[in-house]
Amino acid sequence: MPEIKDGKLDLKAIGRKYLRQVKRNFSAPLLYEEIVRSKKGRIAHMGPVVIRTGSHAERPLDDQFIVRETPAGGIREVLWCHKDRKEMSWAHFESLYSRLISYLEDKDVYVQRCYAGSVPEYRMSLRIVTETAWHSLFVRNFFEPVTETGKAEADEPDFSIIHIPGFRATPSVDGTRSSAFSILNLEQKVILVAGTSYAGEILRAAFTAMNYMLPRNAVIPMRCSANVGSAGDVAVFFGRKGTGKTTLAIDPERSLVGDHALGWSEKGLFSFDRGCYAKIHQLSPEDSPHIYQSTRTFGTILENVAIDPETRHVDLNDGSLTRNTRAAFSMSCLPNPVTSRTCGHPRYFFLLTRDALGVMPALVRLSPELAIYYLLSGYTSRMTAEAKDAAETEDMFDTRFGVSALTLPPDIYADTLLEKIRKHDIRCWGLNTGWVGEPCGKGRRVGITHSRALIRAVLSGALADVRFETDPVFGFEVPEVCPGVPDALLDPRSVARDKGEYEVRANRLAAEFIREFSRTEHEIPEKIRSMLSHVISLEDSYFDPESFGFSL
Ligand SMILES: Nc1ncnc2c1ncn2[C@@H]1O[C@H](COP(=O)(O)OP(=O)(O)O)[C@@H](O)[C@H]1O
Ligand SMILES: C=C(OP(=O)(O)O)C(=O)O
Repeated sequence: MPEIKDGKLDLKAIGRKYLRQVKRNFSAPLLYEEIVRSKKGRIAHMGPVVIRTGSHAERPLDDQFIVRETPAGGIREVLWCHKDRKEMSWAHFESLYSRLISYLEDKDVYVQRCYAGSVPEYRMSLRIVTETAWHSLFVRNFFEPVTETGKAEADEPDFSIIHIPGFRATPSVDGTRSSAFSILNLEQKVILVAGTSYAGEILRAAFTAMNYMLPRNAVIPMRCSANVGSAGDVAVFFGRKGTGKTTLAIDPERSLVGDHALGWSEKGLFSFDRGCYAKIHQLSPEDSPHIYQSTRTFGTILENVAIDPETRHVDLNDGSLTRNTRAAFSMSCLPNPVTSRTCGHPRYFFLLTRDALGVMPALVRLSPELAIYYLLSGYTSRMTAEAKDAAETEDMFDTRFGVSALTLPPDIYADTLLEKIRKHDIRCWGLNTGWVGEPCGKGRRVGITHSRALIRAVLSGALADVRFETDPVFGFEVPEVCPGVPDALLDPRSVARDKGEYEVRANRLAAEFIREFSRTEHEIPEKIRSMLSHVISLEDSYFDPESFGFSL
């Protein structure tokens, strides 16, 4: 039976009774020593630490649970819950938790007391318990330590995250779908993550907790990155994993406000964390100089990167363990971050997608309504297997780019965001960082320099006098030219070698958008639904993608 005090799991009692040693608030050098001593990582040339995540090199998508009903009554509040998150019974939670405590018996754990949220008004105190030192370093890179004397020990945190990768669930007994899981127990303000070493799960847990704790209607949580130029112009980059949020927001000519998740209040934006989590497979020092520098910096964690056992040089081109190799570092590694991690209201929204079908132009202009439509659709392509060709990718849709499990329901989210876009006159753009014209495997991915040039053209006003053409199917407006970018990137039809085949691909994608929208439209308020339901227009006969008889 979990030990409970004042309605929360009594982690202090657990620490006293069962654990060997609790290593509290260790600094980066101390954690380095622990990582090396425990043989969980190697120090690489110039100071980063290289670690392995084992079988989970990215987030397990299907293993998110929420416990609503507890013996004390549970959380009755009506919450919108993302489709990926399933209910777990109290009985299953209790049994898993008890076994987790037994697993930890006589083991050391690391605890960081820290804050999520860069403004005192909205920040939340966290207790993050990890089994390994490198995850504790990860936490340190992402969250501000509680430094007020005595506070870390004295106060109960707002939320606890317990991350024990070595513990594994038994699906037939625990009601999970695999040995890995993340369970959110709202009443006890705790998230248990186990069975996976992928550190991104800690970020997701903290983001979920923030989404729940933030005052609804006062702050809108956004899964995005943001940067600001010298004139105070704020750009926000939304997108699913791997679409380029980090790469494009860490721009040598602009200052990063946040890489991962931000809140939008009446005063402007603030970042939830202070870290960056960049994908670094085949990273080039020319395209991403600051991220590259982080891979040669003390404190950075390099996940699943190849390292020479003798010279300790790393090879960023080696994707043999995973293509999702990552660098996790603190924003303070960058030469020009916004140290307060706050800024004013956004001026630009960029909705990123990595379209492997090659249908979307590299840049399109979106009306506020279209921006909401694309945000709610959350389209991107997922690379499966080695992704050497389009047959190894899949189209993905995820409401609000999978913002979080517990947040404003999509209808309120869409409504609030639309109101804010209009109020602050935000210019919205779609950016395809994937393939244009020819699909993945047949064409080349849009270069980072070209994506940057497109963003610069928007930010500098260079497109003000350019002619735009409205796409007949997708409704967005496409610039005819853009300085520093080949015209072909704006005109996929011109790139496609087989025009007829391109139209089939385009219609297939449009049909998928429509199908996805109709699947979730009951969640969208009538006024937005009627505005959006005809955004993408296809002949009725095109509606069923399978009827195209087209396979990649
Ligand atoms: N045109 C492009 N824009 C952005 N990233 C690109 C582009 N082409 C290739 N990439 C690569 O795609 C990956 C994007 O990863 P990242 O920026 O970490 O995405 P996110 O933050 O959205 O998860 C990086 O490995 C980057 O080098
Ligand atoms: C950390 C993640 O997201 P992103 O790549 O968008 O930062 C993730 O999805 O695991």
